[in-house]
Amino acid sequence: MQRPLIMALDLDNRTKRLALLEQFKDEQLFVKVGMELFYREGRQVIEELKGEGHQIFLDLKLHDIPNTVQRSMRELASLDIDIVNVHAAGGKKMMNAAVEGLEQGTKPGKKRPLLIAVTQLTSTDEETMHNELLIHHSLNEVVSSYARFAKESGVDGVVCSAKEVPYIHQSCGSDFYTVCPGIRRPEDEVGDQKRIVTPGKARELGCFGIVVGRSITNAENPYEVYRAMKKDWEGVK
Ligand SMILES: O=C(O)c1cc(=O)[nH]c(=O)n1[C@@H]1O[C@H](COP(=O)(O)O)[C@@H](O)[C@H]1O
Repeated sequence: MQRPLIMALDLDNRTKRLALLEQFKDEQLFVKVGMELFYREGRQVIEELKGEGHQIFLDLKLHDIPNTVQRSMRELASLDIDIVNVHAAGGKKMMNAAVEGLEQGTKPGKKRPLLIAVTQLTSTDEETMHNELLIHHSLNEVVSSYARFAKESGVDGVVCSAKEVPYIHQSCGSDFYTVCPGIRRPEDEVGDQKRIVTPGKARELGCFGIVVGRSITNAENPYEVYRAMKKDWEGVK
């Protein structure tokens, strides 16, 4: 898998999704289907996007008891998806159950989807983590420890801010996947994100992949912004 720029299709209706993708006609994209889209369109949207040749990160952030996560992952594995995720906060047993579910649900001869674990949401800053989640370590420590727990559970990588990638490489090695949302150019609206980084800086920090939503999808010309961010991500002048 090449180091992808994953476009988050966080759009509130099918017409908008089709209109957006229409602008990317000949591009083979890596798209992210989140809760908003999956809850509305279900399995069909995955089949449609695959049919159009796109790679898919299904972002449902499972976080439940191990048995439920295992059985749910078994179901999700029957979809033609490339990446799926859980919350690392569910613990090692839950993450391991997720891996088992995916393995059980992957059809013979098919590749099991990669599983990545969300460490701390990029909309959380250290102050919120201390005061509202009552986790009293540094953000870098929490993220790199959760990444290590994920690796020990058989998970393939993590979702984190690009800022934490060097710490994760230290705790888990540089071949452990790091997928990084919270990507913004200096001119972009930050919105609810707290730990933000530009695409170029994310590359320098060693992220495996980046996730970009509103900077592209809310732009007047999404394709132009996508191309510009991709160039920055790939270090093309
Ligand atoms: O798992 C994710 O994809 C995710 C984890 C995280 O910590 N932060 C985060 O923003 N995301 C997702 O990444 C996307 C970021 O969107 P924008 O902030 O619009 O670029 C959204 O679809 C989020 O659901």
